[in-house]
Amino acid sequence: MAGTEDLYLGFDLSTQQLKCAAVSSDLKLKHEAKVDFDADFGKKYGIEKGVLTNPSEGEVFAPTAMWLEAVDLVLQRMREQGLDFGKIKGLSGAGMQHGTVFWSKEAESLLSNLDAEKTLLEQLQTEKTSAFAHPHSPNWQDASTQIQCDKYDAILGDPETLAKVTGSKAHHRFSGPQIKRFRTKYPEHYENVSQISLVSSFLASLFLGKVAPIDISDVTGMNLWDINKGQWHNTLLELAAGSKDGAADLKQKLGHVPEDGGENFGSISDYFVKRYGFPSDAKIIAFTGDNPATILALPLRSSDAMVSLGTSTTFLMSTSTYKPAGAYHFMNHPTTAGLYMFMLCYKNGGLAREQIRDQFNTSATHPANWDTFNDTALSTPLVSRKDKDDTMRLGLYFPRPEIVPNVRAGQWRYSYTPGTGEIKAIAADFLPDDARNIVESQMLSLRLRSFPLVQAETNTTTGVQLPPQPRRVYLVGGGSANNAIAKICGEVLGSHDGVYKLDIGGNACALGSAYKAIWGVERKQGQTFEDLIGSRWDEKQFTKRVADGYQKGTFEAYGEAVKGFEKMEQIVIGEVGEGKKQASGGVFMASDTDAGAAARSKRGEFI
Ligand SMILES: Nc1ncnc2c1ncn2[C@@H]1O[C@H](COP(=O)(O)OP(=O)(O)O)[C@@H](O)[C@H]1O
Ligand SMILES: O=C(CO)[C@@H](O)[C@H](O)COP(=O)(O)O
Repeated sequence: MAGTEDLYLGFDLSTQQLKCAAVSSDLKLKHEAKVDFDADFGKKYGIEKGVLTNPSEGEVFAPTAMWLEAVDLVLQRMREQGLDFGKIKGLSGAGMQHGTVFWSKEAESLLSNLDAEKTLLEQLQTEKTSAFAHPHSPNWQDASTQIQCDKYDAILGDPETLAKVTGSKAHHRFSGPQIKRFRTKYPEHYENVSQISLVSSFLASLFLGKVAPIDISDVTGMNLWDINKGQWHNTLLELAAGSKDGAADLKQKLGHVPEDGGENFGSISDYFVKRYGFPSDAKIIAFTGDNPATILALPLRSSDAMVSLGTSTTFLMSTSTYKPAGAYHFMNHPTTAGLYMFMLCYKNGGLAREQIRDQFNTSATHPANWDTFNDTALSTPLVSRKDKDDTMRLGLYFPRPEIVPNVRAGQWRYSYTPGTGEIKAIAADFLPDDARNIVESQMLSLRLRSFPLVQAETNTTTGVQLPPQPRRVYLVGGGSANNAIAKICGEVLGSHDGVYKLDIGGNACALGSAYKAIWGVERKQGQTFEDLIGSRWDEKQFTKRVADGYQKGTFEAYGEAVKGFEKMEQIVIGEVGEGKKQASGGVFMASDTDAGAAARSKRGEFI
């Protein structure tokens, strides 16, 4: 291990915040700070929940200038926390996935000549000059590219083939469809693009002082990379670029992707040395996507699952099995060749839960209080069934168009009778039961879709054979602070060893990034991430058991609910799914009688 004084920085540029964590070589968290986009810059940039929206076209995007300001501000806050920048040996980071940043022809020269007396914003985006060919980065919540997605799904024959080749079928937020739309909507801006970064490589570029390569894991969230061959896919590039010549040009703009997730891109830019006191040889290790970085926050076993309760809800596993399909994603593992990250991603995670929470909070003084939501969720019986002969109350809660399943915004409630399989639409009005039902709905969807990846296990203490489920579920992200959600998660998903959270679960992604930096700088020839981090990992100290997992009877009852849930989804998909009316994604269903939601929709707050 390197000197105990050595420190590593990890960043997490996600939807609503930029977070930073400083970690020692022995994996201990020393300092952390964050910039909250709404609280710090909401008025200046007009953003809400970190983004801007154009509901008429289903667009969601974020101003890149705001992220520049956030970088200087988070470093200033780390200094206020007592961080001695002189001890930093290396940095890595993560960006929300799929979003692109379009650099202008001036970018390289501006990035490499930064004056430490001025801020990044004062130099990279001014009235006179800009490092960006376009001021916004399309956000992963965008739903404007159905037409482009249809072309992507068709180009290799069918969506399944696209999934086999790239790890995913076409998705609205993926960079290929996004670049295709951007090129035709803003031809003049596209003309001025010199290079294209993902959010992760954009952040790395600032620290490096030149445009950094795209990362080997994050590149598999673009619908442009042949995951089996490990190279850009010419036909998919051509579809985005519009012609063969355009494809060659686009390939150049996207650049070379190094195979090694621990690649050292070089030393930190002089700007940060002079302005903050970083050592001039502090190393920049490849930055990756926020979900890939999250699975690096612990030595995850193939039988474990992580559930990230951020703005999005994601379900993550590390696996050597490559089984792509339309509903989920396979991505290259961020550090280890031959492994993949399995991911389910939901747009309607944290914000959808907040929308239900807000129905309980009439007091203007405590708008963000979860107490009533939690108490109600825990006192409501499973799927609102007081008696075993009652029907189950199931719902879908989508303030924004959803990814899985691909349906437009809306809310639906159904009653399901397990014995007969009968399913009936019921009033979609808000009831206090929704506190429990929304969490159940999100977890039932995870259970339904993660089934192919989980194994039947034998309980090591009792020797009893258990139905397929994860060994452990680790909760991370902002929502991991909520023990009521953790409890329901364990009841629905199981996990025979229980539900855990990381000691700093809300900051797991930045932590995983910092661990990646440690591995990139300190690894011996051929030493894997799992080996290095595993040898320093202290499971007891770094994790905490927060809820029971598998409970006989409860898990089986939710097994019945999964069947009803699947039927409900099929009905809703038949009515409004697979892109139907996605372009006008801001419209709530007529059956959405929730007055608050309808009012928000009118104000264009959700699309
Ligand atoms: N106590 C809590 N209970 C439930 N959800 C919470 C709680 N605290 C924070 N959250 C949720 O966490 C979300 C932010 O999570 P975070 O992982 O920081 O977001 P991101 O990385 O997407 O910017 C918020 O939208 C909020 O709904
Ligand atoms: O689109 C995805 C993953 O495919 C999202 O998970 C984004 O990566 C944003 O994550 P958070 O801001 O919720 O962490």
